[in-house]
This record gives sequence, C-alpha cells and structure tokens, in this order.
Amino acid sequence: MAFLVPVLVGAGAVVALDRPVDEPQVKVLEPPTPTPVTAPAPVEEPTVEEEAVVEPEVEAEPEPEPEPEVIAEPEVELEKPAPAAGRLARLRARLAKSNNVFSKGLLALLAQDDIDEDVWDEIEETLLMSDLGADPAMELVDRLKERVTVEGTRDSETVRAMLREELVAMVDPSMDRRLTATRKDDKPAVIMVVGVNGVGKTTTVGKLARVLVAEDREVILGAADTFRAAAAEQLTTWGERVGVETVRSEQEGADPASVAFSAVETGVAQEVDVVLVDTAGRLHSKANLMEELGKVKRVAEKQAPVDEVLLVIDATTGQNGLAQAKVFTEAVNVTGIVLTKMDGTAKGGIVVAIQRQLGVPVKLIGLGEGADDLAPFEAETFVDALIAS
Ligand SMILES: Nc1nc2c(ncn2[C@@H]2O[C@H](COP(=O)(O)OP(=O)(O)OP(=O)(O)O)[C@@H](O)[C@H]2O)c(=O)[nH]1
Repeated sequence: MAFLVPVLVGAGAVVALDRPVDEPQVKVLEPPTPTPVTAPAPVEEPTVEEEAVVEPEVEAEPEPEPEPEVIAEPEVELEKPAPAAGRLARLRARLAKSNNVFSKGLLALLAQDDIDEDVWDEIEETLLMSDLGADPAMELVDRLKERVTVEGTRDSETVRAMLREELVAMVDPSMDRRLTATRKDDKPAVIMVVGVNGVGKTTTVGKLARVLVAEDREVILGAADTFRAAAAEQLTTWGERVGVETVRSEQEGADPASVAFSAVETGVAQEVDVVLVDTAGRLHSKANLMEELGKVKRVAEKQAPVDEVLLVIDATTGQNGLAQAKVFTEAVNVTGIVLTKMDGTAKGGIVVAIQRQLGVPVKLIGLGEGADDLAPFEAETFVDALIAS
C-alpha cells in the first residue's frame, strides 16, 4: 500500500530545494517597523551666475578599486533522509519487546498439545499485558479456541500462521492510513500535530518533515508550540538539517494561532506541498487549553483547510494514553494517530486498542530517537514483526 497519495518517489529521491541554501532558514515573526515617510528633497536647478563661479574642477583622486565582495558561503551540509517506503520492515527489530510477548510468550502457549482452561487464561492475560484491551483480548481468545479445536494437532508453523491471520484482522489492513500531503485547490496540504506533554510531537514533526523531503515534497514548518521556549529552536534545527524553513515567533508565549496562521500563509505564498504545524503539549483535562487547540485550527484554516490532525500518543503510557486521546478527538477532528516510543515497550497490542476505541487509524509509528526512526504503519508488516521467530 502506498503511504502518501498519490506520488511516491522511491529510494534515492533527490532533496529538492526551491531556494539557495545560504538563505536564512528561519522566518521570524516580528512586529512591522514603521517606515519613515520622507518627502523627496527638491532638486535645485543651478543658476547661470552660480555656474560662473564654479571653481575649475580639480582632478579627483581616483577612487580605490573596491575589493570584490567575498560572500561567505556557509557550509550547509544538507542531510538526505532515508526513503519512507519499507521503513517499518527495516526497523522491525525495534519491536523486540513486543515481539517477546507475542512470539516467545503467546506462540509457546498456543503450541502446547493440550490447551486447557488455565492455559487459555494465561493466553488472555498475556494479551492484556500487551495492552490489546479487554474486549479484543477476549475476542481473540475465542477465535483462537475455535480454530485450535478445528485444526486439532498443530505444529509451530500452523500456530504462527493462525495467530498472524487473527492479529492482522484485528489490526485491520482495510483502514485508510494514507497521509494527505498533496496540494489541492492551489493550496498546500496542512498537517497539525497535537498531544499531551512530552509524547514526542516536536520530534515527530521533525521526522515527518524528513519523510516528506525524502519524497521530494516542499515543506514549511510552523512552530506553534510557543509555550516551551526550546521547542521552536528544536524544530528549526530539525528543519535546517533538510533545508526546510521554520516559521516561528521570537516572543515566548506568543499566540500559537497567529504562528499557525503565518506558517500556512507562508506555505500558500511559497506554493509548498505541505505545512506541518507543531503545537504545545497540553493536558487533556484543561478545558481552556483544549479550546485553544480548536482556535489554532480555525485560525490556520483562514489560509487553507487543515487536512490532517495527527494525535501523538506515547505507546508506553498504554491505557492511560487512551483516556487522554479521547478528549483530543472531541476537541479537534483527529484524522490519524502517531504512536511513539514503540521501541521501548512490550505493549504492541495498544495499536488495536486505540483504533477500536477512537475509530482512528494509526498512521505512523515512532521506533527510536534517530532522525529517520518514524515509519508509515502497515498492518501486515507490523504483525509479522510481532510474531517473528
Ligand atoms: N525511544 C523513543 N523516544 C522518542 C520517540 N519519539 C520521541 N522520543 C523522545 O521523546 C522525548 C520528547 O520528545 P519531544 O518531541 O520533545 O516531545 P513533545 O511532545 O514535543 O514535548 P512538549 O512540547 O513538551 O509537549 C525526546 O527525548 C524524544 O527524543 C520514539 O519513537 N522512541
């Protein structure tokens, strides 16, 4: 399945820049400085008498030849991000902890000759520990029970194939996980990234910019996280590494909606493909902060429609993260989930739980702190990684 519609440039895509690399990469929003209006000085026509008293012209010293101006070309080494296609397969080893639960734990239990009720309980418990959620865990146990009865004797390959089939069905390959990242109606695609504190929003925006650059898209970043002082700097650095401009405000605590507006405005003017807007982490329990998120979206939409609102969830927070997520889906129309920190958790089942409870597909997963450790989510590749031997 293609990750982004409709153009997918494969490996080795050249990073396209629409301006020379020595231009400043940061657009800083500053109050406009009033331009003093000065009347042009009247040009006086010289009179004839005046002309008569003009001293004979002394030959002026020849002006020294100006030194040719040397423009220092800053050494901007642009990085070439890894292509997005096939990333999940390449990073599958990062799911080692989840793999331990499914492949080592679950498969061993299922491969036993006699699976009695105690073993089925243990299977269900293992599924619950992976954060699959109570209903899906029960459903899966029922499906497996049914199949084990029908299949009779089972070798480990049959069991693996059976579990794979059932898990893939639960992760649901039919969900539309494509990310809108294509211009339409002469406007850039706009993607907003939201979530609670510290889940990895800024990092995700930076990594996503690289995914898009790897696909030859032109991107603008908007640092609408005006709450955390370092966030704009962090985002700017991510952008600079791949030649992407960041629109930000130098004023701490500036109105995030106005930064988002300016970022989209810049994106429209520069005719880029995608504007990525980072927002501040906020507690789902703070109604005013959730309202602010709605405002950021509305104000940005005065320039161009927001196509995607990606909710970032830290996979290690499990079911607690789910409760937070619900509030976000009520405040803004969340179109996709980014599950971060999947490299550090055994709770791979959270993918199913989130999709079931929120009705929103997981579109991307974070598998590490490295710049290219963000992968488009693919149901089958994900399940294969979980049950790999
Ligand atoms: N291991 C791992 N760490 C990650 C991943 N994604 C992000 N992180 C780390 O999580 C930490 C927080 O990331 P940020 O991007 O600053 O989080 P944020 O949501 O923007 O934070 P606030 O703006 O304070 O809400 C950083 O140390 C990231 O490197 C991931 O997929 N795996």
